Amino acid sequence: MDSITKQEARSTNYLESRLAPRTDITDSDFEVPVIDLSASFTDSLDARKAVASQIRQACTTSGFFYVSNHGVPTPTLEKILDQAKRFYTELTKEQKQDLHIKKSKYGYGWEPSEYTSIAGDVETKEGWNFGYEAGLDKTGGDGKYRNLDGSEGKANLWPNEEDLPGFYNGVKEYYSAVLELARHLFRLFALSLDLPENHFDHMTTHPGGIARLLYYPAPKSDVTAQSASKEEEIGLGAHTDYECFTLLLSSSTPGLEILKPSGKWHQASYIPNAFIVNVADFLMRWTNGVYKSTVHRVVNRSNEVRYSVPFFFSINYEEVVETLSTCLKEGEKPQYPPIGAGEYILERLNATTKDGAGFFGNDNVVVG
Ligand SMILES: O=C(O)CCC(=O)C(=O)O
Ligand SMILES: [Fe+2]
Repeated sequence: MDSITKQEARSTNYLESRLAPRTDITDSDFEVPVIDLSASFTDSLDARKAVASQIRQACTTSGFFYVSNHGVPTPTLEKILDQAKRFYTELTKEQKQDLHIKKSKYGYGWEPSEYTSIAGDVETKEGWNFGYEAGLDKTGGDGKYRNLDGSEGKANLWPNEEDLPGFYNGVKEYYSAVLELARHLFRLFALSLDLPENHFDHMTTHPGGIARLLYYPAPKSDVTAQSASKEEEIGLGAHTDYECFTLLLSSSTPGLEILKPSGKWHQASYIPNAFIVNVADFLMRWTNGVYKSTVHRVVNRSNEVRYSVPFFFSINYEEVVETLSTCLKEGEKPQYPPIGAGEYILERLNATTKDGAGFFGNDNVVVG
């Protein structure tokens, strides 16, 4: 398993292969639909299955869709974007330094701009990353959560309450709501994969769920609407996500770009109060490639600052999964060996650091 993920994460060839034009579909089949989740909250299994089939359609083509009427209250969305803004405008450089990502083994904490690069592009974004804590989970968890490497103990680097009063509670309100939505969506994913609705439930009792508050400054130079070359300012370089799926909230400044089958970029529009959901690599592997984890990046082409809050939903980190049988045609063999959830994600995270050494103690992790 190890060698596969290392190769996958670090080799330029791998990223290039993911950037290569796709031949299975054309740009005209590439849609990022808006899926209304209202019916999925009803008692009708048929209605839930109808929503699930829209999810399947999106996941087997672009791998991206929006969700509306998802149940997370609008004020909760507004408040987390406000907390993101506070983090970047109210904390001093020294206060952020205390939360520096190099103090974490898991890539948690504050990531200064131009600290990481994914595809050789130095990124303008700043981030603050954190992971699951039972206290952020409405269910209270089941007491079995372990860090990405299986260790016990608090891993998040929170700002001091007196430096940013109310921040923890604001983040908690959002995280607990989005985690609940992710569990709900995963039940729909189960249906969409011809599995019983509760198929994944026992794997999400203390799930991995990394989230980030991201800040993208307005560009210094003129970034045209056409394309971003190396000289232009890349907010976040081309990449795929690592977990099962991502729930992305952003401020009204657009910036997300999704790779179309032709190799051109689709500029995702901003839809108020909707989340963008995308399939990530772990689920792609679990489904034997049936669900697509599509390359994306962020370029802020506006004159405004952009904030976003991705939430990367995984399963209980100790789970080791094999290809879902419903994703294999008769006689077809799995493309991927069994895979451990936490192990895989840690490997992918570390692979974004110099020589794969990890964030801990690393002053500069830019991968050349
Ligand atoms: O900020 C965004 O819109 C996307 C963020 C993203 O793709 C990521 O953090 O993986
Ligand atoms: Fe992403």
